[in-house]
This record gives sequence, C-alpha cells and structure tokens, in this order.
Amino acid sequence: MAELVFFSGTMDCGKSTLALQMDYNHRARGRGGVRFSCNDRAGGSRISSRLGLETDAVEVLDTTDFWDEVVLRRTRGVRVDYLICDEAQFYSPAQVEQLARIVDEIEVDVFAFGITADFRTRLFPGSQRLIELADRVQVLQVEALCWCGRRATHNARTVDGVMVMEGAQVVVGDVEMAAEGAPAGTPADASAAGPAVGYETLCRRHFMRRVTAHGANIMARQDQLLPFEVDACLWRGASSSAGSTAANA
Ligand SMILES: Nc1ncnc2c1ncn2[C@@H]1O[C@H](COP(=O)(O)OP(=O)(O)O)[C@@H](O)[C@H]1O
Ligand SMILES: Cc1cn([C@H]2C[C@H](O)[C@@H](COP(=O)(O)O)O2)c(=O)[nH]c1=O
Repeated sequence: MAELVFFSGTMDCGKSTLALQMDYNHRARGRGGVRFSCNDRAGGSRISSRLGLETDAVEVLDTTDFWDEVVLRRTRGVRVDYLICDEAQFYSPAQVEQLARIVDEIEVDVFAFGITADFRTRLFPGSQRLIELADRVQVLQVEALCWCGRRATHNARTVDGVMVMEGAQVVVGDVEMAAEGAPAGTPADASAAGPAVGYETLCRRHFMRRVTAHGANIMARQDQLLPFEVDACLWRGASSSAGSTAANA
C-alpha cells in the first residue's frame, strides 16, 4: 500500500540527507523514483545536504502539477514507484493534494521532507496541508540543538545578527555555524551589500525570549565585566560561570 509520509524537523536536522538516503535505498532495490525540490540553498533543480551530498532534482514551480509529472513519465514508459519531495514547505496546498491523489490512485509512494513552521512559528501552507493529509508525520531522529544544549524546536531568523519577527515568509538561507568560524549572529558575508539574513535553531524558551547564540555571547561577556564584588559574590555561589547567566536567560 503506497503512503504519503511527511518527514519533518527544524532546519539543519538532516532532512535532505535522509531524502538522498531514501532515494538511494529505493533505487538500489530496483524501484524507479523522481526527485523534486524547491528553492534549495544550492540553487535550482538540486537537493543538497550539509553533509556534502548533492544531486539533481526537478524544480517545483508554482505551475508544477505533480499528477501530470507522474502521468507523463509513465506514459513514456518511465518507471515511477516513488517521489522524493524536498523543501516541501514551499509547495502549495494544491500541490500537496496532488501528491495525496498520486498515492491513493496510482499507488506511488510519496516521501516529503520539510520544516513545519516559519521564523514566526506559523505553519507554512504546504506543511499544514501535509500534516492534514499525510499517512504519517515522522519527526527526524537527529535533533538540532539550541545554543543552550536543549533540543531545538524553532527556526529563528536573524538579519545582520539580530533576531527578527517581521518579514517575508520565504527567504532562502542557511543556519550560521556558531562552532566553526564566525561567531553566531555575524552576517555570513559582512562585506556583501544589503542585510545578511541567517537562521538559527532555538529551543522554545530561547525563541520566546529572543535569545540567540549571539545575544547569549554578549550576556556572557557582560558577566565577565561585572564589578569585582558582584563577580566574587557570584563566584562564591559556585554555580557561576561565564555562561551560566546566559544559559539562565
Ligand atoms: N561536517 C559534518 N559532520 C557531520 N555531520 C554533519 C556535518 N555537517 C552537517 N552534518 C549533519 O548534517 C545535518 C544537516 O543535514 P541536512 O540534510 O543539510 O539538514 P536539513 O535538510 O534538515 O536542513 C546536521 O544536523 C548534522 O547532523
Ligand atoms: C524558518 C524559515 C526558513 N526558510 C527557508 C530557509 C531555507 O532556505 C529553507 C529551509 O531549509 P533546510 O534545508 O530545512 O535548512 O527554508 C524560509 O524561507 N522562511 C522561514 O521562515
């Protein structure tokens, strides 16, 4: 029995990696599939994983009709047993309905991958329809982490390093690597003209309090600059470390 499965999680939790792995595994068993993506960071018509894997895909446009895509291939004698649908949050609700129809009427498995919510915690329309229609919604096992070490559940957007709550729902971008290179919150390319948009995965607590890694770093630095008496007092409290105030934020 064919299935519509929505694999979801925050940004940077391994969705595209899993999409490529599932495509590989099904293909290795002789099944025929079609890979789709939309607005991948690597550019059009690609599925790219931060682990370094990248492959070609059919770019989903506003005008794409998944039913036609499958029927056309089958009419030409191309085997289509499953679809890999990456960045599915960007698909329209109508396109998600086409995917459900493909599962039910022509027994093609559909494996969709995407984030559920945007930088304001609102569901993307495509993700909402997937949650409504999927046979299964599977949350990825690999957890992206907040800077505090908790499981990240939210995708924050930063503009020039500052977390924002206003702006267009769709802005293609990447998470910033706090541990590698520039401190989190530093624009990826500070010399580029225009504001630098980035993303950071946060736990709910720090999302609601708007504390990104960059903000936490500033608080930790301020801790280190406390007057001697206050600093000594905190130190005697044993729980004090440069990061503890930030972590309690
Ligand atoms: N250099 C690396 N070494 C090991 N794992 C990595 C490396 N870079 C990225 N990853 C893994 O890849 C995951 C991101 O995978 P990706 O498929 O690009 O995520 P998504 O599509 O969900 O945004 C990270 O959570 C991490 O587990
Ligand atoms: C939160 C949020 C994200 N996006 C964009 C940013 C990326 O291009 C993709 C997510 O890709 P990933 O493979 O899951 O990292 O979505 C956006 O346009 N709007 C948002 O609010």
